[in-house]
Amino acid sequence: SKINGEIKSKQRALPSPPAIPVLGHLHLLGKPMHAALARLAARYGPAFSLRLGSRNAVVVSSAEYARECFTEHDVCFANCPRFPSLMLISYDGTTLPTCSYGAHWRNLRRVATVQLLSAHRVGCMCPAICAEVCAMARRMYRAAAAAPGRAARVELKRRLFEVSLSALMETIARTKTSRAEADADDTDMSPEAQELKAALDEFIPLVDAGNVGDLLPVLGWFDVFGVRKKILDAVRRRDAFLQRLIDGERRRSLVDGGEDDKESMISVLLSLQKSEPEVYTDAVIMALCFSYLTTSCTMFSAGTETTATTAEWAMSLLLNHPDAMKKAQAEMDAAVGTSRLLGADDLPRLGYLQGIICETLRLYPVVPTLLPHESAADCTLGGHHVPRGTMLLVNVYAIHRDPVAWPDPAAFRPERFGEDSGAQSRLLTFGMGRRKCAGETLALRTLGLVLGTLIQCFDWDTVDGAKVGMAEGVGITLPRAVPLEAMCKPRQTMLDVLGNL
Ligand code: HEM
Repeated sequence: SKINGEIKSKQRALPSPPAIPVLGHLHLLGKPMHAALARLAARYGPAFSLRLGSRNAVVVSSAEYARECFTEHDVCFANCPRFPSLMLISYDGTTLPTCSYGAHWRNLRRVATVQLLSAHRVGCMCPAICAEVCAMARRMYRAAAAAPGRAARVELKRRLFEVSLSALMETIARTKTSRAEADADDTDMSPEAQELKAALDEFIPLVDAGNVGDLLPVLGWFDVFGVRKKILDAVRRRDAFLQRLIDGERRRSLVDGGEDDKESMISVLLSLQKSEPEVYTDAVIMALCFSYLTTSCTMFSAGTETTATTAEWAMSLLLNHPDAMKKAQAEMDAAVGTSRLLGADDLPRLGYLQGIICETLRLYPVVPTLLPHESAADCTLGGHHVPRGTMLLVNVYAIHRDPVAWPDPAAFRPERFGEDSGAQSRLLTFGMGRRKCAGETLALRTLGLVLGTLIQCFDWDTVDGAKVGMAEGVGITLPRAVPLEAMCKPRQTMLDVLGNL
């Protein structure tokens, strides 16, 4: 019966391309990976298997299979592969996005969803986010006022990255008070955000180099590139930085006692530490903070922040669709008016803006194949056998461009997400199931405030009057090939508000 069982499992194995020795199918993974996987799916179907060096993987490219993975088999696929290089930077795989499914993950996830990123907490963070966005608008207005023709050439990519990073930094630790009063016009980053960026930037090339060793462990034995030592050095610097933030918040809470609504993530965790010191050690606090910083700033390899990259794609789409921009401005004028800046409370009334954000998340899901999951036990997928320890890659990019589910899939149509369309629930940009993104509410709120403010306050044009190129670059977080630059001119109707910022 054992032989019968083996024959049965072989018969029902998923389709797979021909493999070569040692590399398996690694040589088929061209860049960008989602495009290479989509080409393979066209040939081998919506669920096929690969051998990536020493690991088995299954690649899912249809909404039906994705749903099966994250509903029926959600527990089975709730693990993450323990890549050696990732273990070095993620406190041995104990951060929220990298830890194995189990009691530790459940505890971190509960703290994250209940204490740190709940709708109430995100509401409390809004004033800090708004302050950063407002400062960005003020700087752009000043730059335009000083420019010939009253229109400034803006490096949108850098600005969006800096404002998202500074906003995130404010939500993790209140660094605002340490900012110089007269902040410079040429950067949107606080000194702490700059320090953080420098620490995070160090990881990107290192982890990229580590990836090769992860899939081909034979390289790891020799550590040919000396990557391990470099990663450990960068880890030490990062931890010293996070420890300084924690100590700063600890001192601050002793002085002002901490007002609930203004608490940063670190101070929330410090008050939990008071009641349960053995659970909420400084190490756990660091791991939680680093979870947010890495998941939202550097998705393992590409150096761009998820929220900022989404905003950059959204602005690129709007520059190429001036009618959509006009419609969004008209909605803004009707719902918010021209005597004040947009606030978080206005967002629910801005349906078209939400449509623009959703359509951007559909066309450019910045984590195009989600984070890799791993099966904890044997299971089946569409009746096919999937062995324990198989890595799962879900090609969200391909699923979002399936012409059956999304007619004319390459077209930018925010109207798809009209009220009662239910289309938003079909998006997989943030994943699905128990390991879905924990920061979705915060990300959507930040995107709404950043994009909404850019739309409300400025008229936008491309630099040379030509259309914006939409080519994708290489990297796990779906960057643009060419960083976005644009011309911004304060809207006539908003001059009073902007002048008083
Ligand atoms: C547009 C912005 C963002 C996108 C598209 C995004 C997307 C994702 C995706 C695809 C995953 C993995 C889901 C899976 O593999 O099943 C993830 C995980 C995660 N994200 Fe986000 N994310 C964004 C912003 C954020 C922000 C701002 C935060 C927090 C401040 C955050 C915190 C997390 C955490 C903690 C996890 C791990 C959850 C777990 O493993 O239990 N994300 N995100």
